[in-house]
Amino acid sequence: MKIIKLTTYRVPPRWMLLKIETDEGVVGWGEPVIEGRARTVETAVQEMEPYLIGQDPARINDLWQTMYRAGFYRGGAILMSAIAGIDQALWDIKGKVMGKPVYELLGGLVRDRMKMYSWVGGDRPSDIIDHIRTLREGGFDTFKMNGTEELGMLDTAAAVDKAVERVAEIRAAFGNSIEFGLDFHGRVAAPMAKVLLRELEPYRPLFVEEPVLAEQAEYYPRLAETTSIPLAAGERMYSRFEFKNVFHAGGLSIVQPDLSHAGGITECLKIASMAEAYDIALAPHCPLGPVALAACLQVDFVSYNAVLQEQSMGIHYNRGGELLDYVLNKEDFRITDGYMKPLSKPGLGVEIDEARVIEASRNAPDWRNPVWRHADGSVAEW
Ligand SMILES: O=C(O)[C@H](O)[C@@H](O)[C@@H](O)[C@H](O)CO
Ligand SMILES: [Mg+2]
Repeated sequence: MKIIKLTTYRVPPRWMLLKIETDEGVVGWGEPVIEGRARTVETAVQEMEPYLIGQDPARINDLWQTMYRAGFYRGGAILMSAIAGIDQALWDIKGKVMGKPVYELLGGLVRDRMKMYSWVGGDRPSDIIDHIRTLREGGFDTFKMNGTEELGMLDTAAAVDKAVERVAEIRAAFGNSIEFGLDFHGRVAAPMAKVLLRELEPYRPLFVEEPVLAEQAEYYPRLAETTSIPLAAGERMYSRFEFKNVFHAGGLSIVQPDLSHAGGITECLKIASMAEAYDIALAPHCPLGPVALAACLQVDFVSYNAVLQEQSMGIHYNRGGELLDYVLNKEDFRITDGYMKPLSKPGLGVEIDEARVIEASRNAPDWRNPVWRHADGSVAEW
């Protein structure tokens, strides 16, 4: 079997799907994308084509290493997202050829169902209580929200209190009948992270995500010494070589690689195994589309340390497109009592509605995250 064609489809709300065709008619789908940089990743995928056309899609490891090493320069959000989507599609092809879901090719199920969580609130978390109530009726009991608005490198007690009060309201409304993670989203600089963590301690969030920016990872062990709140990160780290340094330095309790940013299934399986050796839990990041989620779930169901899975149904980013819009086997993505079952159809387990994808790609928006500014006019971390 040989790879004969790669086609990318940028689709609403902000995703990109990749179709890899073979000379024997087997097709694989991937989701190579960086939110807000879809066109850049699209070009990176196109630049990877010479390594792939005419090659045997079964040789995923060799193709992965070639895409990673042959161009001399390596790593980073764009190249690793391009490799990620291609890798996903190659695993999809392999599973379809062998008539098995990817998790069967990786040693079979380690669990029978996977715990899912849902975003609540938006960029500026508000009306969270009602949103949680609604989602609880749908079976969720675990949530994630932005932990704060934009925050200055040194900010006021009032700003800290505003963030903490929201969390206090949630605990007052729901007690410990729910769990929630707080995503600092990189908005909190090192001087404020310790302050905010201390004030949040009494409310026992399930985790705090990206407590500081990924480029400040050396603070993870220092912050972990000051709090019992589990610290989580990973969506802005792109290879096992980056994760290696963070695991070795310590401080992370939960690692959140993104299956569409960190090299795909092949790379994230290695990251998951490395994390397990350090007793670090796995909670793949996935605010993206159905192929990205399917790839996450294939890794979750073979990774002992997988504890939570993000999914984007109802997320505040999904304007103009929802997770299941491009999926034919929607029923397989049902979340019951906050859990998903394994996707057991061959390959990644997602059947793409290609006609819908092609139609939606005709006028895909170029999504961009907003540019926030502090009161003094300087750019703020969004
Ligand atoms: O945890 C999450 O889902 C992420 O922080 C998410 O909010 C961002 O990755 C966003 O998709 C960037 O455009
Ligand atoms: Mg996040």
